[in-house]
Amino acid sequence: MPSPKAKNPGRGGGSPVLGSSNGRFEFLSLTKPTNRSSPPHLLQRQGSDPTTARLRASESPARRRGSSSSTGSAGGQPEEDGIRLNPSLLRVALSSLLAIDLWLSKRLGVCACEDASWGSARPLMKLIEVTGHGIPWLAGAAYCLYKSDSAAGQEVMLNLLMGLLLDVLLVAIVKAVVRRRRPAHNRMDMFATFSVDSYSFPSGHATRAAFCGRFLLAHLVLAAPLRVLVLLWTGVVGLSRVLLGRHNVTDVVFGFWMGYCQYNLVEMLWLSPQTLQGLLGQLA
Ligand SMILES: CC(C)=CCC/C(C)=C/COP(=O)(O)O
Repeated sequence: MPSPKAKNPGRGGGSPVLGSSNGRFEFLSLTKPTNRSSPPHLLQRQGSDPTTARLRASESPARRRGSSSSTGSAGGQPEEDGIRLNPSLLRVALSSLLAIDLWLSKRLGVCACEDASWGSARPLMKLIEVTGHGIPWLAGAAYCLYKSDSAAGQEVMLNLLMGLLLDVLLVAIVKAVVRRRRPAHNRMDMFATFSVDSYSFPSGHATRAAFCGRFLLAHLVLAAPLRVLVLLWTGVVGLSRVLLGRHNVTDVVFGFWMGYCQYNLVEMLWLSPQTLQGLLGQLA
C-alpha cells in the first residue's frame, strides 16, 4: 500500500495523485519536485519560501523533526537528533527515579542499625526477615512433601518446592546480571547468604513473599482471616527489607512483581503426578 508520508517529499503543497515509478504506484505532488534528480536549489526552496517557513515555525519541534525526516533532509541531522532525544529523555527519567528511590530508601531505613530512629524495632524486623528467608521455606516444603500421605498434598508440596528452587535460581541470575549494590546504610549481618546476595536488585525476600503468598492463597489457605494474614505477611516482609536498610524501594517493588510472575510460571510448568511418575521413571 502506498504511503503518502514516505513517498511524497513535499508537504502541504498541491494535490497528491497516484503515479507510477519503477512499476510501483506512489503519491506524486503536482506542484512540488518529486524525484531525486531534481536540482538541489529546488528542494532547498521548500524551506526558504516565507509561507512554508512561517508554517514550519508554528509547528511543534517534534512535528518539525518528523517532517524533516520524511522529506529526507540532506544531512540526516534531524533524524539523528530524534534518535538521540529519546534515549536521553529516558536516561533523565531513569536517573530521576533512581535519585528519588535512593532518597526515599535512605529516609525509610529507620531500623538500619540500633542507633537509628526506630532501632529498637530492628530485632522484630530481623525476625520477619527470617520468615521470608529461603532456608525455612525450602526445608518446610521438603518436610511437608515427605510427610504428606495424599497424592494431592504431595503434588502441591512438590510444586511449591520447585517454585522455591526456581525463585532462588532466578533471583541469583538477575542479581548477578544487574549487580546493584545494597544501600550504603545496610549492615550485612544476614544469615546464610550466597555470594550474589551482596547485591540488592531484586529483593529475594520480596520475590519469595510474593510467590509464596500467591501460592498459599491459591492452594493452601482458604479461611478468610488466614488469607488476610498471608497478605499482611507478604507486605510486611517487603516493607521490612527497606526499614532494615537491606534494600532500596525499587528492589522490593521489582521483587514483588518478579515473584508474582514466578507464580504464573509455576502454574504453567505445574508438575502433575503423571508428569512426576514419567520423570521418576526416566531417572530410574
Ligand atoms: C540460602 C538460600 C536458600 C537463600 C538465600 C536467601 C537470602 C539471604 C536472600 C537474600 O534476600 P534479599 O535479596 O531480600 O536480601
